[in-house]
Amino acid sequence: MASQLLASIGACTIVVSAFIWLRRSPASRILGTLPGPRSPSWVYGNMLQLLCADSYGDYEFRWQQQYGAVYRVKGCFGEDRLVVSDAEALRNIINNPSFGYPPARWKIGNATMSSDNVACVVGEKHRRIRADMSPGFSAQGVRNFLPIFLDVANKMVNEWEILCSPGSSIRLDVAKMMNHGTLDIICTAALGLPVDSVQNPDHPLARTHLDILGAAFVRARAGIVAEFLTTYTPEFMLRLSLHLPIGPTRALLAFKTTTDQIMEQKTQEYKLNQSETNDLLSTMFAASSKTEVTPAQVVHQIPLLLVAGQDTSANVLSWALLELARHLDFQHSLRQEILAHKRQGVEVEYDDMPLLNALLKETLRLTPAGPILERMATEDCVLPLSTEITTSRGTHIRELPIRKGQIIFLALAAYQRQEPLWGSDAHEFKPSRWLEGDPCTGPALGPYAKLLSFLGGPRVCPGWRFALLEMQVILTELLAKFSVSLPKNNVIRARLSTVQFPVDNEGAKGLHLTVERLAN
Ligand code: HEM
Repeated sequence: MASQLLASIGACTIVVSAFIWLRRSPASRILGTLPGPRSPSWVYGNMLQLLCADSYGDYEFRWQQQYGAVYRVKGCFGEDRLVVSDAEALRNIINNPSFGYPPARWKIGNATMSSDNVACVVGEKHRRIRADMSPGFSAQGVRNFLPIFLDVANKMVNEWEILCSPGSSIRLDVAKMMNHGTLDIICTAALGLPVDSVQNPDHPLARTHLDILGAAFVRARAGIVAEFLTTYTPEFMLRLSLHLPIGPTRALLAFKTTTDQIMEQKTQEYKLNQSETNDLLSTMFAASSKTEVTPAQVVHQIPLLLVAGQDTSANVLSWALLELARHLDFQHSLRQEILAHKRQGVEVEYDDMPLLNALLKETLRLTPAGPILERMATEDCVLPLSTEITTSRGTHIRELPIRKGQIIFLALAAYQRQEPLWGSDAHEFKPSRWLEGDPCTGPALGPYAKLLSFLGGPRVCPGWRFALLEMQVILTELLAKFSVSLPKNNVIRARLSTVQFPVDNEGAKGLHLTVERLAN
């Protein structure tokens, strides 16, 4: 009797499982048949290879060559995720509001910054805050910040001149100076808060800010699982966890306390009509009555502006200096271009400097600050593909059904290294490709140079013009006075935290270059 019962239960289980399996959505059925690497661990899936590789892209760029522009990887605890670098699919995702941030990202953003920051709001609220930012980030708006950019760049030059007499050289962590310079720029130009950390690296705001960059230093094993668990953690618990007595949360809490104080100070200045500065925040206050953004919402952008506007530019600058140190002939030609423009004695027209802009484009192509972003489908949908995929069943598909809740990695750096689009030398640093016409056979998906480094669509980086001008000015001022070269046996690798940054042979953060002050 018991064995008959067991047999019936077994048969029922098989029938029900078969029914569920047959009734799976087309998206789930196809997902399982997509190509992709074997997962080495149930706990981490492929996440350590993808996000914590010794050198960013070690696995990912190989997987793209092996499996194509859309493939499947395993997330934590057996979850299926997609990695996408197909142009049509990317275009669709970045322009389609059905793709938002995964819950973990919202929650972390809300808990550590503010719930009204532009990266964490959607729909009409997002559109209004973006409209409020746009005068300050327009071509003219950004041009108004030029005196600030020049002032900070000249202070950076002065600091290096103090360390190095004409004709001599010194080994320096140039990444540190890029961090201080870009922090001073974002604080002064965006927030109207002169910090001057280039000359005063121990300024409390600089210390707090650079501490959180240290806390986010490397995406570690624990961080990968913590991020996964965050999805299921209530927000109030995340806020409470900020008070845990451990290094990273201490740094986050100190950052939150400092930015709360700045928000309070800016609110008071606004109420008393005291702010006489011409910074981005002031342009946002001025536009807010038209855009229906409240003063509270304006100040809530402060923590995000500090985070999004500093680390990104600082690291792109570091990568550009590294490429110059590796390519001395190009550095020499670029210096000639810079000196020729400076000799003209009028305001430098940065967009008319082909080599400077080729350097920035090539650096942003190979080492974009955010090489891989995450999105989640908030409803079932279908992704068009520019290149056919062959599933493990031999079916060829041109459209990929996506189920609600699917997490997708937007592989921006891999997209910018696709050989069919960028040529067989796509992995090489070759700024000359930008001087010889259109270097990419693909579509322009982002705002700048067919690149996706600033993303595109409604969430395109609003600060892209700001970042470009800031980087043009800093490089022009530094390279007019100094040359950079690689110290012997110095292997630099890219690691990923919130952005990709350089580490040395021992895995320590920083970019040590030999800086030589040119003879007058
Ligand atoms: C080289 C420098 C920079 C790069 C490569 C860069 C790249 C990006 C990318 C890829 C995103 C989209 C992130 C996502 O949706 O997941 C983004 C968003 C953003 N960036 Fe930038 N960025 C840079 C500099 C700046 C600067 C200087 C500012 C401000 C002064 C800024 C402000 C922002 C803001 C506020 C967002 C959120 C936009 C939104 O969600 O609507 N960025 N940036």
